[in-house]
Amino acid sequence: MPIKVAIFGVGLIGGSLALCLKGKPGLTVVGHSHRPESQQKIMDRGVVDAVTSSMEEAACDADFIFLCVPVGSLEPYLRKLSELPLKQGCIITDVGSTKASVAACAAMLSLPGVHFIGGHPMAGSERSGVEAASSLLFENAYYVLTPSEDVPEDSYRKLEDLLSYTKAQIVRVDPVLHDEIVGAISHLPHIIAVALVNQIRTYNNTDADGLYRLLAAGGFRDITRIASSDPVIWRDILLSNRDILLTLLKDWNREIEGFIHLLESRDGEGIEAAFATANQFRSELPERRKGAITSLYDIYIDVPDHPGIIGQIATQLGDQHINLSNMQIIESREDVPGVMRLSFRQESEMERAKQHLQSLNYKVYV
Ligand SMILES: NC(=O)C1=CN([C@@H]2O[C@H](COP(=O)(O)OP(=O)(O)OC[C@H]3O[C@@H](n4cnc5c(N)ncnc54)[C@H](O)[C@@H]3O)[C@@H](O)[C@H]2O)C=CC1
Ligand SMILES: O=C(O)C(=O)Cc1ccc(O)cc1
Repeated sequence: MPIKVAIFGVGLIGGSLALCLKGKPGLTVVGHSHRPESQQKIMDRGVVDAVTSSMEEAACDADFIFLCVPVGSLEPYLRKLSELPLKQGCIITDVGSTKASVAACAAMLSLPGVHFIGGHPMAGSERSGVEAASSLLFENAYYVLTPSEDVPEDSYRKLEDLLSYTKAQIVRVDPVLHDEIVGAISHLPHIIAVALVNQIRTYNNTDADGLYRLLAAGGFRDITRIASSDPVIWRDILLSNRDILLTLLKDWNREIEGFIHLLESRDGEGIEAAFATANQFRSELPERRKGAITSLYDIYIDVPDHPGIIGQIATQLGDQHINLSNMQIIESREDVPGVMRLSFRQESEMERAKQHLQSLNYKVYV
């Protein structure tokens, strides 16, 4: 009998998990879509072996059930599953960005012979939908699991074994501690990015004839990438982690008040100390690229600044089927050679681009 994996919500994360598992020996991957009109799109993308909009059909004989829906939908899905005759030994897991509320819900439900193990692959992007799914998304990323004490070790190991196909590194964490840490390093930065973009948007609209938007190209755009994340996904994450985020935001206010005070009192030494302390702690962060917020892989090339150069390079990479995430010319004036930055989501694509551009005699810097 093949091992059946059911994936509820075949979007960015569900689709990426499906791509990691589909075609592996002895595995069948079935997708569940709550919108029947999405089924064709999911099949066309080839991420699952079969797709259905019937919960029973997807879940009833599954060995593993992955809930890959927005955080606010996890509890309704868990409740519905608890009313179905699931296979004995079935493991239900989820990929939600918060872990305490779903763990509490699972603990309240009666799931005889079935085990719930919360999960959170700490990799993703600001994009959403099955169109953005990739089999490489979780490679070298951390994948948090939050089993309660009554989950048998054997069930935990089975899930860990299955997840080895993602090539992620599994880390076991308490659900509340998870929400505190991920609140600080992922949810708070998303709020700050959105608030910052909206602040600049207001100035742009009222004051300067669109100049803010023009000059915010480049670095500002990069550091606020996560402000383009899906509104529904993030509404659910923030509401689910509300209490922790309220504490974090109060701490954030205190940090900002500190800067207001430094400026009001013209405290140059204090400003230097703030930058030096941040620099020191930041230099101790691991170099590893895949953390709670995904970094892009960048290369730089020298380019003559002539019209059409961006299109030319994009075409040269496109011809090789190399997916470019972003490109930007830095510090260039007319008729002066510039430096172009090319960003990729995968290290392998960056390497291929580097080799191809070198073969076309571009000078490439990593
Ligand atoms: N986006 C990211 O980078 C990451 C997201 N997550 C978590 O993964 C889960 C899925 O997120 P994504 O794959 O990014 O989202 P997505 O929007 O790409 O996919 C969500 C899927 O759930 C389905 N769905 C089912 N019931 C729904 C409902 N009531 N409302 C809306 N959609 C419904 C959608 O049709 C879609 O296929 C979320 O719980 C999120 O917190 C975890 C790690 C990273
Ligand atoms: O866009 C990014 O870099 C992200 O921050 C992706 C992300 C979103 C939600 C998560 O729970 C984990 C990772």
